Amino acid sequence: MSEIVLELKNAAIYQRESLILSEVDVSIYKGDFVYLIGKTGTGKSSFMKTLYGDLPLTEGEGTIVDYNLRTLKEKDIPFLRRKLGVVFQDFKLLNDRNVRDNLMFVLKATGWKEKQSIDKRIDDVLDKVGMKTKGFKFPYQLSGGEQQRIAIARALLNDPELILADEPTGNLDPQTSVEVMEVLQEISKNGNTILMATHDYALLLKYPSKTLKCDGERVFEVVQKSL
Ligand SMILES: Nc1ncnc2c1ncn2[C@@H]1O[C@H](COP(=O)(O)OP(=O)(O)OP(=O)(O)O)[C@@H](O)[C@H]1O
Repeated sequence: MSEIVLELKNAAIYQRESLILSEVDVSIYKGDFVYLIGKTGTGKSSFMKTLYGDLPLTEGEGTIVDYNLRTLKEKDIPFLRRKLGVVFQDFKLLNDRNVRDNLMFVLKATGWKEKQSIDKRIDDVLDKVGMKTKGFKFPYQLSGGEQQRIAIARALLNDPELILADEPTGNLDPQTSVEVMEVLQEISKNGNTILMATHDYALLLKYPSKTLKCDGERVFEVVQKSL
């Protein structure tokens, strides 16, 4: 049996006192590529935020990469996030520094010290996303798709046990979305575990995989034909 990286049992997801999702039972195993779909406002982002510690889990059980979400303390969150790679719709790159410095900033903040290992790690992740020659560029000199590749490279820096991608193609045109998706597929083939929230049904059809749907305050697995 494959190793479990995320497990929620009878969990409820809240935004302050508003119940967003209840009776959530989800298991994700090492190497899985899982979609999280659902109409706007059904709770995909709230679900993701609970997983990376931005919203507290106050009901039910939840473990993610060996952290218990019910007992997660403020001081644990940076350590949890080191084991996760989080990718957002709006990239969240630092505009005042080039690509390499964006990546170096994260490595230094997570304890990397030796220049040679830092340079090698940056080369490796840029290579994985097909951006090896763009390290000197500033984020605003890159297209949306290129910025998202850099954001994916940044998520890979600390070899995460799980990548959480919240609408990673939400700001991209269809062709660029496919290109970014190819990068995620490649990373998945190399053994990374990915949970991706999206409402881009064209991508689901092109790259079918296990799919969870948020609807009517519940999360359930759906098969492709009933999407
Ligand atoms: N900070 C907040 N405070 C209170 N309620 C919120 C907050 N953020 C979102 N909500 C509510 O939680 C519900 C779920 O929102 P959420 O952003 O998780 O949905 P979503 O499925 O990710 O939507 P989208 O596809 O538009 O991003 C919505 O009803 C929203 O109004």
